[in-house]
Amino acid sequence: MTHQTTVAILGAGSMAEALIGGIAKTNGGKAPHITVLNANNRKRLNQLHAAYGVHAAQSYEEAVKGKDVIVLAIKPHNVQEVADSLVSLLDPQKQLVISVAAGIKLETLESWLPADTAVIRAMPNTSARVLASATTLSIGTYATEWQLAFAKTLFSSIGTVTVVDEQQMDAATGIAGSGPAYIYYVAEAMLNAAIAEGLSPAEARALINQTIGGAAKQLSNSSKSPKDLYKEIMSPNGTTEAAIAHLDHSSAQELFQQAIHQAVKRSAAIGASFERDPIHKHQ
Ligand SMILES: NC(=O)C1=CN([C@@H]2O[C@H](COP(=O)(O)OP(=O)(O)OC[C@H]3O[C@@H](n4cnc5c(N)ncnc54)[C@H](OP(=O)(O)O)[C@@H]3O)[C@@H](O)[C@H]2O)C=CC1
Ligand SMILES: O=C(O)[C@@H]1CCC=N1
Repeated sequence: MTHQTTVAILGAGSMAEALIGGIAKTNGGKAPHITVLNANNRKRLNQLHAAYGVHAAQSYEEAVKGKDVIVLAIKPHNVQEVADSLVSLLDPQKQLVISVAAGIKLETLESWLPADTAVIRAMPNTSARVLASATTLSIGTYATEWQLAFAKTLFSSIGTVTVVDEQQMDAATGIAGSGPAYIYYVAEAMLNAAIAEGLSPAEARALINQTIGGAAKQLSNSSKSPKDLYKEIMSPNGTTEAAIAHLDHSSAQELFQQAIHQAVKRSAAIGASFERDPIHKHQ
């Protein structure tokens, strides 16, 4: 019998559920090999148990003991306190820690965890829930190629995986970690516009879903640039030209690029604010 890799997820919020939901989908809807723990919200753990068959732990010890992989799916400002709680529980010879926390660097994570702990940094997105995450991974000092291969397999079950140098993680976070939000933001603008122009919310939602899904498919299937693709829709003096002219006049593209730059900068700033403190390094 082959050993089913056991996974503890610390944190039970949006990202944890996206991961659990995606992994469960690849396993007949249930993920009994996943144990989940949060801080206070027991009701939330019970919901996840009911929905996906995950085991809801009562303590860090119960959550992480004997697990092959521990995923930190908590906010960046909670990572150090959780790492502190794990120090006496982790076995660096056997266990891999994967952090999905935005910004927090591998070196910082390694300094908070027991010496020689294998750490991998991951940046998935909430499209994991529909097996369509665009995840980036960076490998820490002590993680083995085998552990990286395992992380690739884990995140491949919920979408695509790209291994990047850690220096590229802030950019990947601004583009792909936050990325779905930009599309939902545009969808919201389209929805509000559609309703203002007289469509019913249900009609509008259906049209917008199909339009965004179709455009995403075209982007994936075509070798044409995004510009070529929108130019194809623009008849001279037509409707699309009228809309794009208005967007260009308002520098909407520049605004979008600046917005993404803000996300990338924020990821770097989060990382810098938790920069490794040598006094706290565990030996
Ligand atoms: N949301 C996203 O799209 C993405 C998020 N990320 C990263 O994932 C991480 C989680 O984000 P997200 O899921 O959105 O956050 P949420 O706020 O939705 O969830 C945070 C979770 O952490 C739990 N928690 C807080 N403190 C502790 C603790 N000491 N021990 C155990 N659990 C704790 C909370 O429990 P309780 O409710 O009981 O307080 C809650 O379940 C962040 O670091 C973020 O940067 C990465 C990629 C995309
Ligand atoms: O907004 C955030 O901080 C998280 C990280 C990437 C996506 N959401």
